[in-house]
Amino acid sequence: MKKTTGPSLNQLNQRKRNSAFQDKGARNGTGSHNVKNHTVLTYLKSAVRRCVGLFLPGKRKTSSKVVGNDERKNTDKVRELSSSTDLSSNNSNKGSSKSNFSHSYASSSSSSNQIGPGNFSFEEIYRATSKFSLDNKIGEGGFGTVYKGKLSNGPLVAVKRAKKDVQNKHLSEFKNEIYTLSKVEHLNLVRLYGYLEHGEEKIIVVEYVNNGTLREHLDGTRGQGLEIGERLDIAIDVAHAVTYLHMYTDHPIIHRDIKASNILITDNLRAKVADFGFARLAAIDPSKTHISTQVKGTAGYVDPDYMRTHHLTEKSDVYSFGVLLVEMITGRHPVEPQRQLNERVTIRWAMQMWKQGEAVVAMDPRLRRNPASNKAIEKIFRLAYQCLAPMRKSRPSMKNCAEVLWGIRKDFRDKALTHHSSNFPERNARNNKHKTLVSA
Ligand SMILES: Nc1ncnc2c1ncn2[C@@H]1O[C@H](COP(=O)(O)OP(=O)(O)OP(=O)(O)O)[C@@H](O)[C@H]1O
Repeated sequence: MKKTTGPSLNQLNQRKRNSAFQDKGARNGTGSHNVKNHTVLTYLKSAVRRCVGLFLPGKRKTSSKVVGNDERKNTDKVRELSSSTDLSSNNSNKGSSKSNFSHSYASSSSSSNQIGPGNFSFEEIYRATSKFSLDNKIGEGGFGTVYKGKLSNGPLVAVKRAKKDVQNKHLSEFKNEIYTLSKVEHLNLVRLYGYLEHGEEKIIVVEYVNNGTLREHLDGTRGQGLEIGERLDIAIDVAHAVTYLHMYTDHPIIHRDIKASNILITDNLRAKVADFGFARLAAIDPSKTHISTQVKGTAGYVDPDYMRTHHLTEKSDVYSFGVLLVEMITGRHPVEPQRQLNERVTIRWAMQMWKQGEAVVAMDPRLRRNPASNKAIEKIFRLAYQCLAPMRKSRPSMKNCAEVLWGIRKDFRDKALTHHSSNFPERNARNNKHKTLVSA
């Protein structure tokens, strides 16, 4: 079990100083802006202006291009890189059929393939997913179908292939978002390797995470069920990841769609947060879970203050995190339409239980009840209550949430140890004897 889940504040500050974004901001005279009042939209608009040279649809006669970590390494040379990642200039895409990728693949040579994160061709992805075979399909979301793939000399990847209706709107904005997001690196964030266009195909390539989503673990369709200590670790990982996004540059990156199905779980039951910054794109999909007005997000998780004001801040993520905490304690989905009326909206029901001093009633029936976990649950509810404050200014920061959760985890471990010792005196005596022998 890993102990260190995120960078220290110093490291964060160092990264902030080093970030290419800030370099560019400095060049543009925007690096020192106080952006507390900026919305992500403002930020994106300025990003579009800054990066406009990178992606000018229609200016280049290309059918395939990559946006990813290559640019990250050479932000001062974005224009050169833009053309160097234009794979059509020296590969097969010349003459390929735009509407039939299997034809284009067949007619392609792969002479220009440069394997590695952020620099891959459509052919490489096509091969990596065994021609987008059903055997490699791992999921379906608002953006499109997700496939597992293995780059020939690179890592396992998840390949997100856009549905047709994600093709047009907001594309230049999206590309700029991708450009920014591909620079973000944190242990608890799913790494974005890059973005690829090939004819009508739009493909996002991200780090593959092996052990399903948090939602699947809570539903019991994956794994052995999560203990309270494991849930606390996951909540802390998420809090670290989102704190990092919020503090990444002077312009915070707001996740916009924190939910249990966007938390991916590793083999050792730690969390990696996926899909940061994508909510706008996914919201193009008219699926029921998305609100297709100006307000983006997933039903049940969206900050009411944001819905009212359309003003997006980091505190909207804090609200969604509050919903997530309740989801993790109760095991329930945010909205459960089949339940009786007073239990349908989980946060409302669970918070009411907690206020009445009956937090244990709202606790996931699969969690073991004992003094240590009951106490931890109560404290998590208290934090969730603060995150769910109707007015954003009353909510804690994400960094503060992480600190509170650390404290809860520490107390839980201490109490669990005492409880364990007093319930198993013989085993405890045996362990102590063993310790004495070892130290002797
Ligand atoms: N990086 C990844 N590694 C492994 N599996 C993934 C990865 N990303 C997505 N998946 C799988 O694909 C499914 C669909 O993911 P996707 O992000 O497209 O949609 P979603 O987050 O479930 O829903 P929505 O798009 O509505 O927010 C996930 O539920 C998960 O099972």
